[in-house]
Amino acid sequence: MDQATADLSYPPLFLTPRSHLDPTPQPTTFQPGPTLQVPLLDLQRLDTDLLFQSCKTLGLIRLTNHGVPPDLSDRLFALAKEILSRPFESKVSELADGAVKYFWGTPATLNLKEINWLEGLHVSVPALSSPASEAEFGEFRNLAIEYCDHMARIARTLFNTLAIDLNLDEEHTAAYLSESNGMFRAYRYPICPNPSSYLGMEAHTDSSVLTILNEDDIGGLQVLHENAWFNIMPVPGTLIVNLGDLIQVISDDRYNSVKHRVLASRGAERLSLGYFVFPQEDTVLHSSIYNPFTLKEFRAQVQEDIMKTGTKVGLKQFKKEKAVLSQ
Ligand SMILES: O=C(O)CCC(=O)C(=O)O
Ligand SMILES: [Fe+2]
Repeated sequence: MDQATADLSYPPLFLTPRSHLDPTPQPTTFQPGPTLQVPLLDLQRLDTDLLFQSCKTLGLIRLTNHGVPPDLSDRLFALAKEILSRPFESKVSELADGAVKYFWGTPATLNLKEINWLEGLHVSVPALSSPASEAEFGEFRNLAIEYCDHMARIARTLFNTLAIDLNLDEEHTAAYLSESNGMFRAYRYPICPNPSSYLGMEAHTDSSVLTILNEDDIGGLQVLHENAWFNIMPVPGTLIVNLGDLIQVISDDRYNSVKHRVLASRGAERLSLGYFVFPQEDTVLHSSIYNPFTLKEFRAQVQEDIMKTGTKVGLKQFKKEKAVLSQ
């Protein structure tokens, strides 16, 4: 019996032979591509030219000297792994409607058409901070709050610097990034018996302003750059920051909300932690390329598109007509 078959913590579908899964499988066969060196930035001494340039060309940076205690990351990874290693049925029943929600097969609340070979814990930071969640999640809650405080600090530091390049005034610099509206996820990418037929997470752009990723040493993250997929190799102790759709809007498309995906794990499970930061739900985003919209409207559109098409359509839906016609 192989490891995947033996693991009672896996969603049952992830243990089923491929022939039982999907009557009309998509013939997605991809090979791991070449590797991309992500520009490395020291958060304590930000090279602003490199930062601005990377946001335009790649939409991705790697951070070192970010001030997150290694021990905090380690403990959070270990606890997320422990929780996700519990029996599938208990994850489903015990993490259904509290501040920490279990999901599998699709990243959290999105009902995608294709099975994504992943599972995880989804946490909205405001819910986590409510006193009601205290007793429920104990240690995980405390670690996640501490970790998200660091993520919020990093996001704010970066955004305040980017605001210079984006010519944002003080009011918009404050309003376009709301640290209190963060979202945190711990992902486990289970071993996939047929990794050339599935993705750990399908190709997408993030709906955030900024996303901060922390991964273990397994690898599998890829980004689309100049129409080709590149591997992003894990570098211990660093964080990856990718730009989301909303900063692309704020920047009038000068910045790139980078398309990325995660390969299905072959020999070993992969764990990662993702932190996503947004404006408040009702803050109106202005841009010369997109019609004004709020995060609430953007999310509603994403959900509607997924219902209709099975996948996220994203920013295209908000482009001003003129901009679409002139392309
Ligand atoms: O697990 C990863 O490295 C990427 C996760 C991701 O792209 C996301 O959560 O949007
Ligand atoms: Fe993502």
